[in-house]
Amino acid sequence: MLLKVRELKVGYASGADVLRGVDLSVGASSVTGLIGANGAGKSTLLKTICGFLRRRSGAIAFDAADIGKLQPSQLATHGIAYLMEGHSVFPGLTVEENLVLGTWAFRKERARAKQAVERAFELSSVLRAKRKVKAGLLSGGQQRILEMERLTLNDPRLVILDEPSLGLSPKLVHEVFDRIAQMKADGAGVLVVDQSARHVCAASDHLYVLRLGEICIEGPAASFSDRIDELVRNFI
Ligand SMILES: Nc1ncnc2c1ncn2[C@@H]1O[C@H](COP(=O)(O)OP(=O)(O)OP(=O)(O)O)[C@@H](O)[C@H]1O
Repeated sequence: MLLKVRELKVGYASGADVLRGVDLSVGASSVTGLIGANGAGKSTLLKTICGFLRRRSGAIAFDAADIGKLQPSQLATHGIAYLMEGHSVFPGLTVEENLVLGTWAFRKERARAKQAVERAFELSSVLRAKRKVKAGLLSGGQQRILEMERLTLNDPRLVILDEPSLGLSPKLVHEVFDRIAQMKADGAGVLVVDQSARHVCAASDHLYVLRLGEICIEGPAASFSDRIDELVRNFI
């Protein structure tokens, strides 16, 4: 397994755990979906894996090495990409310039950097059409696509996505999930949290449902596909 979370407990206020012993794994070349009601603790889990919050107890291993003390600034060197909730494009820079910034870690390998940016334009017709446009002028959904492309320019091994399709038009939602499928085809392990349980289930190999800080259901996503409405009704 690429990522293994075991018995993870995390909280904000003293004495109250938001995550109450979470177990979750993500394999390479696969998509793992995490769904749950508002406030279940999904973002808290992702922030803890990525070093923005510290665990109270439990283990987080990436490639069998403990990453419980990881700093967010070390994510890229570990090959972990994290798409947070909200927006992080540089609005005054063009789409192309935003992508070039995503190649910063390997900017001295000029051919590789150029190739990575061109591949992003090949993968996204939306970005291709807006190449010279300032990112701040893109729609919220287009900015999300730009963030996802920028995030994956240096071929991360683990991609962690928090609500990638939030507020997107149906066409862009499809583009986001197609891009997730491409990340898997490229060999990455993907952990995706999204409000759209149906899309997450369809895109995932394995599905987890988080409820009140605990995993209440998990299994192969295919085993949930014909009862996703029931799952949403009962647990989300
Ligand atoms: N910075 C914070 N300080 C205190 N409590 C917080 C903080 N961030 C989140 N919480 C609380 O932790 C719990 C889990 O929040 P979290 O954002 O992880 O849930 P979520 O499942 O991602 O929900 P949503 O789908 O609404 O984003 C909630 O009760 C929330 O109020």
